[in-house]
Amino acid sequence: MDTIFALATAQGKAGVAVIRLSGSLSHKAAEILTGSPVPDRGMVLRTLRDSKGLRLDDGVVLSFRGPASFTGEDVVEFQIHGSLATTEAVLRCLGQYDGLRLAEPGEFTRRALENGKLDLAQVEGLADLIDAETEAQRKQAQAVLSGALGQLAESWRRKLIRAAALLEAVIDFADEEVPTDVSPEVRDLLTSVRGQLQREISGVRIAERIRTGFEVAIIGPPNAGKSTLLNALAGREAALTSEIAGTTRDVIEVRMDLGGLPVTLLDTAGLRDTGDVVEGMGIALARRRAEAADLRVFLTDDPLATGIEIRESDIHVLPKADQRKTPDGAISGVTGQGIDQLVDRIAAVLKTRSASAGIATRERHRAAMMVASDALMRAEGILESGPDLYDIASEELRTAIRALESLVGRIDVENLLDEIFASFCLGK
Ligand SMILES: Nc1nc2c(ncn2[C@@H]2O[C@H](COP(=O)(O)OP(=O)(O)OP(=O)(O)O)[C@@H](O)[C@H]2O)c(=O)[nH]1
Ligand SMILES: [K+]
Ligand SMILES: [Mg+2]
Repeated sequence: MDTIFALATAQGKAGVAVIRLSGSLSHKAAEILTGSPVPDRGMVLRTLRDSKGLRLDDGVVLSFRGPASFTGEDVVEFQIHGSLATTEAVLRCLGQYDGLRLAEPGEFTRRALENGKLDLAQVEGLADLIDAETEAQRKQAQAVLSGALGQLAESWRRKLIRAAALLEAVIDFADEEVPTDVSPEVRDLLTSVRGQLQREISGVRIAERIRTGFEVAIIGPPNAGKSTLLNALAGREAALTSEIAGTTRDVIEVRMDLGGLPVTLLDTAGLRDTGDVVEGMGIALARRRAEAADLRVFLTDDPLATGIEIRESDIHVLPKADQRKTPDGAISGVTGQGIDQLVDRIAAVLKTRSASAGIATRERHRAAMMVASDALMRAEGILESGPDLYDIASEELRTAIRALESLVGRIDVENLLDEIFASFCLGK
């Protein structure tokens, strides 16, 4: 397999840049580049030179021997000065060595997966961690990266393998007297796994929101001050405002960190009846986006008049607090009145919802868990019909086990059969 290399830090100007190599030629390449052998593992300060002996940079060389490395292969990292010219020069020089090539996107992680350093869910967790912008995203990604989902799937899998082994034993004794009725234990195992699956399945939607962001739509009649509010929340002039009703037409999106949660705020067209075709298009769009949003902030004296169905967790605030005799429950994007409280309310609603997130974070996870859960439900039904149909129930268990294995990218059926036979003795 080729030895690969790439800039591991972001492109651009920085104090330090890291160039990483992975593969059997890593240490050799470091030796050529620095003029003397580098240790198997450890850290040395060296001068890097090109093929003509001209100095490229001074840098720290970190070395790892596989399998104790990120990719599981031999790995070397150069910490050099983080200028475009320096990193380019070193990358160019590495590209001239036979057997070395520039890594494709994600190729280091791919090798880590292939070498069993990370499971598929951990790879997803790593991708999320690199994308994380808020505290909630960081924590969630860390949980997935730590392998929590893989461990949970493994605990389910063990229980199902135990259940399958119990059924297999009965099937094998088919012509003889079966010593014990295994169905209560099998049923307990299936019910317990299915309950936990259901809990994780129901948490995926929220976990996905934490990953990709909650949508919070600001809605109300024209001139309520929606765009002014958006700008106040964003801390910049993201949307045009004016005293002319019908200023906003397109949906304006602003991403922000609200109490550690990622939120996309939506400013929308003022809702009213209009003869203006383009404004009408804006209003239709506003309604659609408000329907789909996770949370709506009604900025209006009369939420019912918007024609949008109010949900329990929606927030209602009155416009233009500064122009009211009794500003209770009102906000003002102009004076800032009530804005902090509004932010707190939005954050509180989203935090409460976030609490139901589990450790499965993606549609892929949900789909695999659904397959497993459905198969278990069918198996439970089949069990009721007695030992004659245990082979069919056992087949459903295999379907569930395979689905759980796909969660972490391990779908080796041979291995599953080995384990079934290994636990065949039923503790006798
Ligand atoms: N006094 C006062 N004026 C406000 C407040 N918020 C907005 N305005 C003014 O009200 C007018 C309308 O504000 P916008 O933010 O454009 O209102 P909008 O709800 O986005 O209006 P459309 O986009 O047309 O639906 C502007 O002249 C703002 O300066 C407020 O809290 N107090
Ligand atoms: K306006
Ligand atoms: Mg507006």
